[in-house]
Amino acid sequence: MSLGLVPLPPRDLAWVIALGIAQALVLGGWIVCTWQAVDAIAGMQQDIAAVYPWLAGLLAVSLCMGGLRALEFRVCERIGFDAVRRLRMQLYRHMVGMAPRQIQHRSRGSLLLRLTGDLTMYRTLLSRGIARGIASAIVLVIGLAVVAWISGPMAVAAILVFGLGAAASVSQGRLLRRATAVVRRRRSLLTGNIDEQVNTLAVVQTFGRVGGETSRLSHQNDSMTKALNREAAIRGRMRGISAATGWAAVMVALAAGAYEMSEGYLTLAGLAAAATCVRHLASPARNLALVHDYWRRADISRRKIRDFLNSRSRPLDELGHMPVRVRAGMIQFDRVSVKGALSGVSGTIPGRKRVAIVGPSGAGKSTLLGLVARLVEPDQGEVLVDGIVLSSATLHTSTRDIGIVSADLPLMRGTLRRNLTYRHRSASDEELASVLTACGLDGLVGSLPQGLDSWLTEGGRNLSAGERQRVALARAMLRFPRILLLDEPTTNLDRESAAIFHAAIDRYPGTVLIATHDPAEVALTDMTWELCDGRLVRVGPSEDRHDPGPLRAQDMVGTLQ
Ligand SMILES: Nc1ncnc2c1ncn2[C@@H]1O[C@H](COP(=O)(O)OP(=O)(O)OP(=O)(O)O)[C@@H](O)[C@H]1O
Repeated sequence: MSLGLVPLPPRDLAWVIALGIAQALVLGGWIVCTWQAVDAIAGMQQDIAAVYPWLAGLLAVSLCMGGLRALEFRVCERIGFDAVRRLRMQLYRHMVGMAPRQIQHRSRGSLLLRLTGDLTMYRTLLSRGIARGIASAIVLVIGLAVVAWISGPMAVAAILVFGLGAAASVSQGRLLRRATAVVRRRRSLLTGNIDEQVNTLAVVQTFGRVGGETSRLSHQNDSMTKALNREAAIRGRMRGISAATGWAAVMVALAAGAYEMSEGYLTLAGLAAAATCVRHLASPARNLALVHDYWRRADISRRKIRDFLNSRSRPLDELGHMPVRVRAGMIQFDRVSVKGALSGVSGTIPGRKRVAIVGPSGAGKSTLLGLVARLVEPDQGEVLVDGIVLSSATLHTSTRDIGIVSADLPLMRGTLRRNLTYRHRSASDEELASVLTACGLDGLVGSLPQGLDSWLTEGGRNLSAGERQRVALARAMLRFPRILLLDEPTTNLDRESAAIFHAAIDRYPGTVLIATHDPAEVALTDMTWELCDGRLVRVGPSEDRHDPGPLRAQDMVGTLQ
């Protein structure tokens, strides 16, 4: 059975059905005990002791019903948790396959909502709506059949009232859907704003916008509360309708039963048994009415989750896609276009060459590097590495031999070692030491009290900009990938650190692409590609190229695998 986004395992479905049947059986026991107890009370002059066993039976049935309700709650909640656990991983796998630039187009608030609030909403629908609804429907159908067996008119009266209650509840559905949509929008705005404030607190403070931002957040907060209250009012109304329905059903059934009694078709015991049964059915009837409430509230969440899962994403290891092992490191661009950034770029970068990518701001330099690292997917054309079309390569392997440094790739929360070895978890201390030296990081690591085990906060914000940049360079250069992509790598470096880094690049044994505005970096390269307005306008030898001399083993510890 499908629950809209994930299938309900047959075992769980069997559990829910069994719980529904068990509750219906216990309800049957209640009817029998009530019937007999009332009969015994009616004839009490003869023997009062005859009442007690039935009262004891009612007590036992009540305890069983309590136990079954507790079990039902636990099982239904577990079903929701399990389904959402699977769905969360599905969403996550989809997200990690998306091109980072594609993610940047989405608001952070709505993205976070998808993985948190939307899933909670969907879980509630599964647990309290669908799973509990199935059990309740079974109890309701069997219970009403028993009432009909005792007294047809009482069953018809109860069905009528329950039906009217359900219709009234459904009539609120459209309002609830609209109110829920408003709550979602407001929540997404608020979450996105808070997330942005956390990340840009320095901007807010230094630009003197604390007051303005506070009043913006306060306004969003108030709007959110207003929307929540509006939604709560409608949900309250729906709950009121279902509570009133439960009581009204008993009253109307009693009236029908009383009429039947007056006609001599029903005994007092039968009336009492059927009336208390109808009373018991109020709870499953209410649960069924709430399915609609949960369904409506989760409607948008389900649609948004489905849309997200249907959006473009690259499977991490798709069958039929080939792995890429970079050898010479030759890169070809075949009529590559990226909307708003590049237009029909074609050209070949031979393996083991250093190429400067130059051009004015916004010319498409970072996008070109992003294509090779698969941070961006081409809208048209293909990028090939050593003859393999990247879009038909598994994502996992196509980036293994490609190192990149870019402002779009921040450091992560964790130790310095974790950051440096993020790609190569098994890197040895020697490999680490060689890359630290190449990036001028020996001094920094030596000065930190815990060395490589020092803790970095999100984005490495507890380091200076230059230190961060050097750690990012070392992270990209660990084990010297055959293709190294550098997007303005020395922007934040002092002259000395830049010189150390330039020396490492000068003798780098793989293909290097440097997007740069710095003539000193252009001078390190063999060729220059010049971009302008997303077009490749010039390819030629780099000016002022100097000869770095032969590569000595001690210059570069660690070899290409
Ligand atoms: N994350 C993004 N999402 C959408 N479009 C983007 C994104 N980043 C860049 N662009 C678009 O692509 C165009 C090229 O940007 P790109 O960053 O590649 O230029 P660049 O040459 O590296 O510029 P700079 O020298 O300023 O870094 C920009 O004009 C911009 O409109």
